[in-house]
Amino acid sequence: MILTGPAIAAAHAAGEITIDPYDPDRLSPNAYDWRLGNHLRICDGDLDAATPTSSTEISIPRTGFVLKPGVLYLGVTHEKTGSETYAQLLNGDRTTGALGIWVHVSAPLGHQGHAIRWTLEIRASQPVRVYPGMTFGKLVFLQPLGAAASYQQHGLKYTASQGIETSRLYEEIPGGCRP
Ligand SMILES: O=c1ccn([C@H]2C[C@H](O)[C@@H](COP(=O)(O)OP(=O)(O)OP(=O)(O)O)O2)c(=O)[nH]1
Repeated sequence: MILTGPAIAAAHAAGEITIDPYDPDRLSPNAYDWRLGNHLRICDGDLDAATPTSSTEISIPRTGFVLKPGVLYLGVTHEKTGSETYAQLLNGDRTTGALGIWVHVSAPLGHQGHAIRWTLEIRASQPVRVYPGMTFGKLVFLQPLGAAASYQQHGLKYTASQGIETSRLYEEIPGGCRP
């Protein structure tokens, strides 16, 4: 089941949902409108799943930054979000979609027990200027079914994630590079 905007507000007030910073004006009937953070990591070389990704970090100027097609940008949400009670799905929205922006490549799920500023895997269909703090998509909260579970208890790859994180798949690939 998906939480309504009023249910997200009530769960936030009860401490069951973290959205930091929180602005009630960003609630919609079934979602919270999240924003793009201030930094991007530009990954413009070839990538190798068995090797840590090299990237260049930039601050997005107030005047904006033009995303280009064919480049992978790792971004970060302005908000730290999470919940021990609810799972999350982070996506773009109709408005960023109409600008030809993908806010992640194929990774919408936020596990219960994982309160973070999300890493975004951003792509652009054509050159498009983006701005720090702009509304970038919708975050929904889902009522899980089944026994209690938490990302923290499983010690998974991104447990200590504090912001933009490159892929850690190299840790799992035999013979892959380990830093
Ligand atoms: O685009 C995304 C998708 C997910 N996450 C966070 C939230 C989620 O709780 C965590 C793990 O996501 P997922 O399960 O998709 O990652 P994985 O690659 O399977 O790693 P793990 O084995 O640690 O689950 O990473 C992001 O920051 N950005």
